[in-house]
Amino acid sequence: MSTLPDQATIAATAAKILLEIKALHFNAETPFIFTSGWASPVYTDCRRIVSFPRARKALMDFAVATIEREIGYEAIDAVAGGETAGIPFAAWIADRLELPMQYVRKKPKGFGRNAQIEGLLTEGQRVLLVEDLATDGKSKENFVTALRNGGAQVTDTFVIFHYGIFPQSKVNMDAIGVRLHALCTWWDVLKVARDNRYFDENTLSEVEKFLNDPVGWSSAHGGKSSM
Ligand SMILES: O=P(O)(O)OC[C@H]1O[C@H](OP(=O)(O)OP(=O)(O)O)[C@H](O)[C@@H]1O
Ligand SMILES: O=C(O)c1cc(=O)[nH]c(=O)[nH]1
Repeated sequence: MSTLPDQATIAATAAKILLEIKALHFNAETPFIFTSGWASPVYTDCRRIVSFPRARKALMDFAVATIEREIGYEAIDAVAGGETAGIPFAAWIADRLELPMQYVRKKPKGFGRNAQIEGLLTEGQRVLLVEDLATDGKSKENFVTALRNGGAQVTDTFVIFHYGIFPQSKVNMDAIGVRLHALCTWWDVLKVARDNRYFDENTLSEVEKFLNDPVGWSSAHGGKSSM
């Protein structure tokens, strides 16, 4: 019998932890603008996790359980972190899985070795890309391409948080032939926040409007309006 916590428990607990450490921000008045151009009333700051050792330990234990369940025990040879926010999580996961680690720059350094991948990457290595989060997943393409150009086989990427609302994220992942694995989504957060009355109902309803129609909400609030 498996000793791994089931995925529903992981999702609810991870959402609760992220709320508790205030990694989840809500602001419908002044929307956040994402790297990809979407406007949003919510923002997830996974970078805060590094400063909370107990939260960090629980989330990294969940990460390993998810990776072992969804990808396998002997299916990965190395773990690569995406610059910037992915790097600390890749380090902790590589340590737990007793695997080598690399990190991938957003672009080549520009001088010296001009490296985009730091650390040792060997030809044919099966590399898991680790990142903090995915919105529509578009920025994963750059990291995956760099790893593949360096000789890696990349079939999976793990993130702590997946927005879980942009239909394009599946399309983007399929286009680069990568499966996305995550601990929780905004839907898990909404449920936990409502059940535990973390925020007033007005805030939660506005968030729900965005979750149900992120493209329409973005377009009406000064962000990108199409994929
Ligand atoms: O759904 P996606 O298109 O993959 O986008 C999400 C990525 O964008 C942000 O990184 P960003 O490059 O802004 O910052 P960082 O240097 O802090 O990682 C965020 O931290 C995610 O890693
Ligand atoms: O896409 C982004 O830029 C982004 C969204 C988000 O919720 N959190 C973050 O750190 N970046």
